[in-house]
Amino acid sequence: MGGVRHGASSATRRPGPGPDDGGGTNVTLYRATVLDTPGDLPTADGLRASEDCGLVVHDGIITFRGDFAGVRAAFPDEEVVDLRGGVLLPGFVDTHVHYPQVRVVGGLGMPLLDWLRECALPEELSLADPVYAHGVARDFLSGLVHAGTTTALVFGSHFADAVDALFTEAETVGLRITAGLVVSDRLLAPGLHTTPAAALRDGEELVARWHGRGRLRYAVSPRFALSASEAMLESCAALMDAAPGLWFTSHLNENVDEIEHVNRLFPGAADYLGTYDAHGLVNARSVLAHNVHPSAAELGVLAGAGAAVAHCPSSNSALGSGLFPLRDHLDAGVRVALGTDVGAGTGFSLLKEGLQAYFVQQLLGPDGLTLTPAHLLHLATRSGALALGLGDRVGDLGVGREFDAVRLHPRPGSTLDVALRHPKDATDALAKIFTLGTPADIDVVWVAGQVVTAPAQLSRDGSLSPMETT
Ligand SMILES: O=c1[nH]c(=O)c2nc[nH]c2[nH]1
Ligand SMILES: [Zn+2]
Repeated sequence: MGGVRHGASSATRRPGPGPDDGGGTNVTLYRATVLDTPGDLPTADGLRASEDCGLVVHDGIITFRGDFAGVRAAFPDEEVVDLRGGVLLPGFVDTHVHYPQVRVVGGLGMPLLDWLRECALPEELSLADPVYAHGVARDFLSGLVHAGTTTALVFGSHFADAVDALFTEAETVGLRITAGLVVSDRLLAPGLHTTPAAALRDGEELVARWHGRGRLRYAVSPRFALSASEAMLESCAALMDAAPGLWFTSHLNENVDEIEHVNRLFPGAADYLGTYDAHGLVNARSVLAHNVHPSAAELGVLAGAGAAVAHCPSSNSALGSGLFPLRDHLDAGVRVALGTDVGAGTGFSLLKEGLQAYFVQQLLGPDGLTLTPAHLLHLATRSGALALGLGDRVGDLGVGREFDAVRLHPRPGSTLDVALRHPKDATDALAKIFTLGTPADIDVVWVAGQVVTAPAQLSRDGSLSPMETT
């Protein structure tokens, strides 16, 4: 990365522990090439690049950041973890991903409603078996960890025991997970339906068990207006009052047939967003997935409410849902972040989503917003952190943030390795990372300063597979 520009040139003392602190605390000095995008909005030139950066991490929090030589001089005795030879990025944030669909990635060739019927829903029924659900939860978390995703807003399962399985496994792995019971009372497979009363009761129990426990939070999650009656949406509104700080997530304006169907089912609603808004479900803790076909009025309501949209470009492309009008969202003041939407999406990589977001904007021609590498990194990290209300904790690698990070270290001789040895500058290096990077290039993932590892696989009966126990 010889061409990467330097960022801050000297260590700056900030509140918090200093170099002469006594024992009993955990201080590590990381030496790395660091790329991040600390601004509040995705912008063309928002990249902060520090080629030889020193980051002091004290009990999981970044307390100093600066040129390595300066930081080393201030911290002569701390252990140095030398990460040179790779690139350090903030941990990725996935704002829309379905846990029960990890095993059905790759169902190509169908539009949304066919894909749900043929691919997603049959598999989601299998999670009625808690043993099966634990296996799926481990596969799912493994997918996130391998892709470098440290924070995710997860669409859960229709079965409360399966949501318990997800939270239980997520707590063990240590990722930042917001998730909930998915509820529906019509038009899916009957085995996935519940009643508004049962949805409220099960939701309240899950909230009591998991919301605010460590890095876990609860999201009220009606699947989409198509499969939720007014009474079900009202029960979701009631559940929002079960505890402070609950999140809301659902789908919105993904597919033109779906939208027509929703309009017929809710003749009194102004539009698709109005089906949720009428129940008070659209606010600054709401994340709506897709919104490929919004009206100007809907964008205005989303912006006014401070709600965020999870843009899932691989899913939109795979299902042929349409080309996401990013410029319209940003011009209206709507917050946008990225989601992989596994399993309609094509995998867990936020690098791939960034590249696909770029492609989609290019395909929009004059209506598209040409995305720079800085845009892509922001959308994959800081935008997501802000959308999930975690912007004061994660999303960049500045002083005061928790050390959620990924190290990219491509295999020697791979095209990305070659590319990163010959970048023009940091922006060029980042472009190459989004163009060529895959989960195979991510070799270490940290959350709050701790290395996280993928869970071992479970066999069908819930025991650890022999390979993993040896
Ligand atoms: O992409 C999608 N995946 C889903 O599972 C889903 N459910 C409702 N709407 C959906 N869209
Ligand atoms: Zn989805």
